[in-house]
Amino acid sequence: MSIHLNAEPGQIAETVLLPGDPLRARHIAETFFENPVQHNSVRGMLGYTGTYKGQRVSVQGTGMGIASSMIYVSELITEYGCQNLIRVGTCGSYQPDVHVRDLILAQAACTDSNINNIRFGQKNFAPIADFELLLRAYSVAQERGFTTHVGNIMSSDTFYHDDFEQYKLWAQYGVLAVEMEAAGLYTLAAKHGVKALTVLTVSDHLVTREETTAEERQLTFNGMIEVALDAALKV
Ligand SMILES: O=P(O)(O)O[C@H]1O[C@H](CO)[C@@H](O)[C@H]1O
Ligand SMILES: O=c1cc[nH]c(=O)[nH]1
Repeated sequence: MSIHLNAEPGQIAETVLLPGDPLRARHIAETFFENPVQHNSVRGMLGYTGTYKGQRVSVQGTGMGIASSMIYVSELITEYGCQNLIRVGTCGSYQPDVHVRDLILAQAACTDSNINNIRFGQKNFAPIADFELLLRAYSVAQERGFTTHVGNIMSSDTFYHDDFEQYKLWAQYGVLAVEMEAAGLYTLAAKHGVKALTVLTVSDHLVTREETTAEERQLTFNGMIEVALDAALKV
């Protein structure tokens, strides 16, 4: 048991999928895992462990934002020995040619969060994905024919910005989309020497203002789950 997870020691697998939404965690376990067992109930942040194609795997909701997700990621690594952490989340596209329902593999994550200023002072740390996981995920996505973009994303502390147009600066520098957790995940993975990747589905579009429903975000973005699980199978 850790402060925010009531799983027993050894109950969580080395490979963990990390959706922000705990109900997406339940959906993943019920849809993709063989014999899923719920390992966490603390704060309703659902987590499950089962097998996928015979290999032990877990899924753990993290909540929204770097602050919440880093609590779960820290405890998964330091208290449960997790080694492969794959975020499966939604994002808002910054680019006209990155469409709603496309997949993004986050090679790196910019952030407007202060987390790394606290760690590194005025020097900038570049949070990046594990190359092997990234390569495997890309190859699975290509095999399945998913429209997939690989590149830089923004992990923002803010969902509702006062200045909606602020995204355009990042878009100009090639940043593909915005979400709220990857930079924290990649930083902690680097600190602890474990593997991390973020696989995203575009749920809405800042340029076209197209959106998907909450139900679709919770239940139907299965392509990214397949990519994450099959990429992890091979590590
Ligand atoms: O769909 P999830 O994984 O929650 O990810 C995205 O959705 C939430 C905002 O609606 C943030 O957590 C953001 O990162
Ligand atoms: O953080 C997020 C997630 C989805 N869409 C957004 O615009 N931002």
